[in-house]
Amino acid sequence: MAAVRERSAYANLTLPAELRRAKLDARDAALATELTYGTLRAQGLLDRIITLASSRPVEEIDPPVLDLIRLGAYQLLFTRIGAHAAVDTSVEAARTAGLGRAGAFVNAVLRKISARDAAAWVEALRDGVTDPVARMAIGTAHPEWIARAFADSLGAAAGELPELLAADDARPRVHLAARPGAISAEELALVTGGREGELSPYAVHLDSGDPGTLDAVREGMAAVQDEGSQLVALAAARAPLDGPDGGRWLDLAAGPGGKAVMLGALAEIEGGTLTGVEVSPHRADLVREATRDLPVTVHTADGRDPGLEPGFDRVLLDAPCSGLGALRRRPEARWRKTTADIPELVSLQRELLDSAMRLVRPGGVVLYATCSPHLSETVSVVREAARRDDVETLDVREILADIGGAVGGRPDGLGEGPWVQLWPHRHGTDAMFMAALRRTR
Ligand SMILES: C[S@@+](CC[C@H](N)C(=O)[O-])C[C@H]1O[C@@H](n2cnc3c(N)ncnc32)[C@H](O)[C@@H]1O
Repeated sequence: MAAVRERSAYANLTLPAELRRAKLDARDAALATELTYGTLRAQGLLDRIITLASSRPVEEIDPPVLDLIRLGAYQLLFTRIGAHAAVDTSVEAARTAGLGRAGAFVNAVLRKISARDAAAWVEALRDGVTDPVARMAIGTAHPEWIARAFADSLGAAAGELPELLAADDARPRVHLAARPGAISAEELALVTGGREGELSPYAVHLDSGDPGTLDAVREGMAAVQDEGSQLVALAAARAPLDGPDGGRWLDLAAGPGGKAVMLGALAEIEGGTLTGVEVSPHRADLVREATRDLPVTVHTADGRDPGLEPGFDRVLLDAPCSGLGALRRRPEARWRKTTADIPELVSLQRELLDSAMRLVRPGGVVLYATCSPHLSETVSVVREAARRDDVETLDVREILADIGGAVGGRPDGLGEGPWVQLWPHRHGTDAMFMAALRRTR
């Protein structure tokens, strides 16, 4: 938690190393994970409760002390850990962390918090709040602006907001992608003890376990990849072109390379090639490493002007975005983003999409995707591009129907088209958005 607070670390990347360093057994590691992720996810809600209970704004509490109070409050309100144990271990932790003088304060605040349960605190915070989305946001520990952005994107289905917010808090299953041409989903399910996914023909779901230890993953036959992301790569590879597919494919924002691996493997099967573009040198290296045995060339360049010869048959633009559609995988992310982040991302998305339209050949397809359902980043960006007179919009629902998952076939709940918004509560995927634009001349 200190690493997340002090150096904006990602909890899901930092915690596994900390757990190994602490040499915790499996049970304690599971508890430490639940406490860390749970506390980070609920942080905004916990802070409002701590403010009420301590009669001071959290900004005035020494940050390491605040970490301990948040952790204690999470245990009191959201776990079955006994109140005495939660309070006493928090006070003890203050002492061992050299914050002994804060022990009395930690003790007093936590005792006050323990006097009510989570539902009673939520009701106290909702006092005087009548707006239903604001009330839901408080109850599910989401920033209000994010709950509102979800409701806007759900549109007529905004009644599903409670399910969506709950799905955002549920621990996501691990999804694996079988590498096309290397192993089938059926074989991968067999060797990993997982289940085939229903939407992507390459997906396998695991209920638990560390995917990094699986032979198939270590040997590069499979990778960890959300099933929604697999569909994005597949839609880019399968969208109907006007004219033959010359096998010249482009991934214009490729780092760290998940979709480039899937696209590169499909290109290889079809005798084509993939060009990857990524602005961050480190992330470009990750793409090179992930695709090293595939017909993929990676350029470290700005996708807005990458200096490439136009004429690509297919361009995937998996645009840099707010990531609001993948909050369930990043416990701390919801409290880190603000509405102020959106406009800058939207301008970048527009410019990258312009560039993609310049680089694709007439008759070729640009697949625009985001791991965010925020309408400014999705429909607004795409509508503007679709207004050009050399662009026709394809129906992504048709493209996905043709892909057909191993088990299911056409996924349900894809909305009115022509674009598709996937949802964790409907599809079990991250909230990926996809639109397919074909250049006409
Ligand atoms: C959503 S991620 C792409 C994820 C990737 N497709 C995958 O499946 O692993 C967007 C990427 O775009 C990169 N990016 C941001 N601005 C860019 C730009 N101007 N040109 C090219 N890449 C950019 C980011 O560094 C980030 O790696």
